[in-house]
Amino acid sequence: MNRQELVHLIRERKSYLCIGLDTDIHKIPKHLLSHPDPIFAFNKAIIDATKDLCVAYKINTAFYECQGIRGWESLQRTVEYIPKDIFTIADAKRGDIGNTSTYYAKTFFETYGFDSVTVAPYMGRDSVEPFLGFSEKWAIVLGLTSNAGAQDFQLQKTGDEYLYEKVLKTTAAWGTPENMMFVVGATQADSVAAIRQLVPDHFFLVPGVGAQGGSLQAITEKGMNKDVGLLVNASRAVIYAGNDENFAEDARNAALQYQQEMAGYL
Ligand SMILES: O=C(O)c1cc(=O)[nH]c(=O)n1[C@@H]1O[C@H](COP(=O)(O)O)[C@@H](O)[C@H]1O
Repeated sequence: MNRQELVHLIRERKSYLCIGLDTDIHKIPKHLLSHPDPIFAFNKAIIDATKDLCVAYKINTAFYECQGIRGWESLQRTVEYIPKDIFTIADAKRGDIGNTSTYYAKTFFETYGFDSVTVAPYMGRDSVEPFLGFSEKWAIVLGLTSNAGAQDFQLQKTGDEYLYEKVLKTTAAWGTPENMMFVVGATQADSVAAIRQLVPDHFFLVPGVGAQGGSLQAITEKGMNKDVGLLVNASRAVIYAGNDENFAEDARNAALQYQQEMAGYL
C-alpha cells in the first residue's frame, strides 16, 4: 500500500488505529482451543469484529514463531485473511548484513505479502536499505521505543544530541516518507514534539497506549502532521478486552472507543 492510499483510508475511516494481533495461545478464550488452528480462529473473530474501525493490523511474529511450523501457518492464514485495503505490519524487528536483510525483506514482503516490517537499525545503512527497495512496501524503523530500556541507549547523549535523534536523522536520509516510518512509543509523549520537528513528514507507528499506559491524546497533539502521520497501535487493550464467548464483541467495543476518540481529533 502506498502513502496516498494509507492517508485516504485514515481520512475515510476517521481512524488511525492499528490493532496488534499479539495472539498468545495462553490468553485466548478456552473454548477456542478445540479448533484445529486456535490462533487463527481467534484472529479471524477479532478481524471480523474490528475491520471497519482500524486502518492497520500489526502481527507480532514472536507470538507465532514460538509455535514453530504451526505458528507460521497461523500467521500466513491471518495475513491472508486481513482485507486487502487494510495496512499490514510484520512486527519482526529484523536487520542484519545486507544479503541477510534482503531475505528478511523477501520473507515478509513477498512470501507473506505484508505491507511493512519493523526494522532495528543498529547494524546501520546496509542492514536497512534492503527493506527499502520494494515498491509500495515500508520499513518501520525503531526510533524511540516505549519500554523502560529506551533509557539504556536511545536516551543517552552522544555529543549534543540523544542517540535516538542521531538514529532518526541518519536513517531518514536512507529512505523517504513514502517507504519509511518510525516507531515512537506512546509512553514517550514528552519527546514527540521534538521528534516531529526532526522528521516532519514521516508516519510514526505508535505502540504503548492501553496496557503500557501511553496517552492517545498526548501523542496525537504532539505527533500529528498534515497527513495525520500516525498509526497508533493497541494490542492487549483491544484483543483481550474480554475473555469469554463474547470476546470479539468486547474487542470491537474497545476498538470503537479508540476510533471514536480518534475521529474527534481528525
Ligand atoms: O515495534 C513495536 O511495535 C513496539 C515498539 C515499542 O517501542 N514498544 C512496543 O510495545 N512495541 C510492540 O507493540 C505492541 C504493544 O502491545 P500492547 O502493550 O499490548 O498494546 C507489542 O507487540 C510490542 O512488541
